[in-house]
Amino acid sequence: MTAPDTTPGDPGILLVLDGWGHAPPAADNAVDAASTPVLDELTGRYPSTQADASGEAVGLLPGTVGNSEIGHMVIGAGRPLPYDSLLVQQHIDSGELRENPRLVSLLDALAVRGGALHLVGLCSDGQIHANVGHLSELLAAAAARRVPRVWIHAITDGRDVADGTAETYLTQVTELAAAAGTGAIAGVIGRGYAMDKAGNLDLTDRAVHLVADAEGTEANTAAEAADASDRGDEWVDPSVLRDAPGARIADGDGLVWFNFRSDRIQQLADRLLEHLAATARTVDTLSLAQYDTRADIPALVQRADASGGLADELTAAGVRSVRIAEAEKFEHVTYYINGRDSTARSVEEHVRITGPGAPDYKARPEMNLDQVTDAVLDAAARPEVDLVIANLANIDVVGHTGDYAATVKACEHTDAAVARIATAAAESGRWLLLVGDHGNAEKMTKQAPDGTSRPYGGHTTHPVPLVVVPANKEATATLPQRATLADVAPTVLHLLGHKPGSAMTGRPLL
Ligand SMILES: O=C(O)[C@@H](CO)OP(=O)(O)O
Ligand SMILES: [Mn+2]
Ligand SMILES: [Mn+2]
Repeated sequence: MTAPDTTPGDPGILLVLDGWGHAPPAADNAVDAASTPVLDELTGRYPSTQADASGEAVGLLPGTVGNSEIGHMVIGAGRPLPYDSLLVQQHIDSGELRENPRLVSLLDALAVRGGALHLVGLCSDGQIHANVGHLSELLAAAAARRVPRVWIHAITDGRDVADGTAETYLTQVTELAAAAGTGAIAGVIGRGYAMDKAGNLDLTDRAVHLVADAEGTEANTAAEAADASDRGDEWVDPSVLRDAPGARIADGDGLVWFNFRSDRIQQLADRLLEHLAATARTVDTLSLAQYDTRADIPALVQRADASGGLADELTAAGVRSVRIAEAEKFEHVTYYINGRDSTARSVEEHVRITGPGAPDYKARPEMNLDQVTDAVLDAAARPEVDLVIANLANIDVVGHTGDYAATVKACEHTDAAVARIATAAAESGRWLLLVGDHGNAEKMTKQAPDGTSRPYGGHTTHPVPLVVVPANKEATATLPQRATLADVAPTVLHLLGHKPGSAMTGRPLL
């Protein structure tokens, strides 16, 4: 590493390109296939490296794909944070989960009063929102405590794993239940309904009525229900199984949510609990990890402390930041990057860009990027703003459609936005740090459990590009060959003229 020749103490722009991963050229690499002259030039001409954004480097289990929540949390924290999926697994491995006093007391109470246990969650091993292995542990605990009936309300995935795999995972759930000696699938529904996070309550209510009231299309088997979807695994219609009579939630039953990530399950959790209360059903409820619900749902595994990150350092130093993203990624640049802390901070402004409703991302790979870019330019033009933090969502959000051609276009729109932002940075004397939060679009196929290669819109374990365009355009510093997302906050603080926070273990890269 040569001596840095940037002058610390300049205002800047931190731009997170969501889902921007790095992989060698390949037939399924949409990032490489896209024409991105500006990103290519910035990466080639200015200090750049690759940052680890998956597995242990960010606080996930080894080999686990990155995700937006842990990605933005580590970008903000400046240190890896043991993520909820890792903490849950540790509690399982140590036997603590099965002996958790909250779980034991719920299961024992159900055994005494003859109530049923309802387990609700995403059934795949995508490890972004849930892991079906965690369900297995809950089933074993219920069997050990002799809960008389256990119903599994299965949410199908097709987003964190290849589409078309729901049947395989539902079969696995049935096998896990058989191995545990308890549990049967009561109903099946796609995550598009059950895990809406955009406030589309008509979608959520389909899931509420399936889980609470056993209302849905009748199917003979879970596999038949999944197979009937003509919109893929994400949109399996609410289906009740014929051999699951009495699977509705009754007064005195128990309910355990087994997603470990909150953002896409909390809307359903709140809505379902409100519906149960409105229909005079008292149901003891627990969640595997902590949720950001309106209702206070006791969690089996507590979150790691994420304080002492960028937001705390910026607040202490009186550094003014503007946070900008479109709705899909708004909490990422506010709540997640601030360490899942929703404290209002007077030195922060939040700009949430919304566009036309019911977006079809394949047809509109540009999303609302123009408005996001306009907002970044507005903020960059204000001298009192020290730091602009923005998320460009397209590469990830369009990547999730699994549509290669649309994802190539999303990368190209992103390149055009970066061009405008880089020009504005230069004009306003700002440095510009570009980084991905996890991989996605650089790998658009995946091997399914049956061995076939399928279109894949999910995340990857690849590193992400990290580029620093210094405020001084002639700077020639080189970055270490490899970095991690934990280095982003110390580097941002350094560029702003501040020391890394004492809780940060990442290092300034120049
Ligand atoms: O859309 C989501 O919920 C996940 C994928 O399941 O993506 P991200 O981590 O980028 O939010
Ligand atoms: Mn992301
Ligand atoms: Mn994503």
